[in-house]
Amino acid sequence: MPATAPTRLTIRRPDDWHLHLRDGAVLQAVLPETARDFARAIVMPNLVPPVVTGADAAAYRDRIRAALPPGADFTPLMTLYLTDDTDPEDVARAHAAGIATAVKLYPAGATTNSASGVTDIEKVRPVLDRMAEIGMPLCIHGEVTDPSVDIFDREAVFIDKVLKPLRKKVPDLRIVMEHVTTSHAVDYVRDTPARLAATITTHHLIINRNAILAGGIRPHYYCLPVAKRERHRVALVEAAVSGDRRFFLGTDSAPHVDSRKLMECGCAGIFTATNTLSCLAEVFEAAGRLDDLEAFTSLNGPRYYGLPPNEATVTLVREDAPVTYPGAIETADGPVTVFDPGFPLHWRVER
Ligand SMILES: NC(=O)N[C@@H](CC(=O)O)C(=O)O
Ligand SMILES: [Zn+2]
Ligand SMILES: [Zn+2]
Repeated sequence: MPATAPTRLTIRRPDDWHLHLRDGAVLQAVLPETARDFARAIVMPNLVPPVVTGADAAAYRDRIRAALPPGADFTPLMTLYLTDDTDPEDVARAHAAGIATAVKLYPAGATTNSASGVTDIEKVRPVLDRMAEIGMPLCIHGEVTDPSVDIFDREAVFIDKVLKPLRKKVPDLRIVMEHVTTSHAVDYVRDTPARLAATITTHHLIINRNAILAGGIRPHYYCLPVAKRERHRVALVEAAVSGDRRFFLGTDSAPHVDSRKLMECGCAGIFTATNTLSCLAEVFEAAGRLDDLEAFTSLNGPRYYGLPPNEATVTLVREDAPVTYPGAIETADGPVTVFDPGFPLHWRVER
């Protein structure tokens, strides 16, 4: 480190634009990990059964509020799980009432708890048209589910086969491509003039596919979309640090208890809520772009969602001794392993 390198960084309090909080015992245990560092989060609806209606979202929001630690400054922004049977008027009512911020599209079978997802875009066309009318964003898990498509190609194929046609059919629809993992997605978002944005996770800025497979199989690095080649990771870092308003943080922190990860057919999902800000500061510092961290974590997301940025701030402090954090969060259902970036973290969030 050169002597002039910054050792303190104060930014507006971040938001997480893609988060899994689950329910019950896991919600209780993981919520404080996010509420500590984030003011708001777009909460994913893929519970079992999923959060489909406005009434489901209001009830889930109330369970999240009830699980918050006393004095926490955290607002859950709810999403509705789009199904073939979703009622456009229910969606519009939930949006107008401030209960639902966005709708989530999971292609049926694409990822964890997506069995009730959309089987054919045409079936949900009336919902999408209504959303375009009222300016409600659609968050998309952008992978095709066709078993004949290689898992490493599923995002790129989704862009060509589903997203491009969808944007032609409903050009006014605001779309967030969630957890982008490829240079194809980055280029597609960059080349699109309006209404399209993308979230990028913490872990996809840090790991490539070698982390999952080289030297032994590492289930804690398995998530969907699966991490890709190094050149894709580099493209994601370039997008994140660029300051481009269309890219913002969605951690996709996705807790699964270890017993569900370390099994013959382990779940997809990486839990990063605990150390995300330290990880991100490290990534932005390594890119020589610490000054652009705030845009990625705290400015670009609210701008896209039409919300004011947070007034409160957080300060990150760089220390010589590595920051310590728990290796796992204990829940009543068992431990949830915390993401290991594979290098020591030196940026601590000042409390
Ligand atoms: N990202 C994941 O690997 N898993 C998420 C689902 C998702 O976001 O696709 C989960 O709910 O566990
Ligand atoms: Zn997803
Ligand atoms: Zn997710």
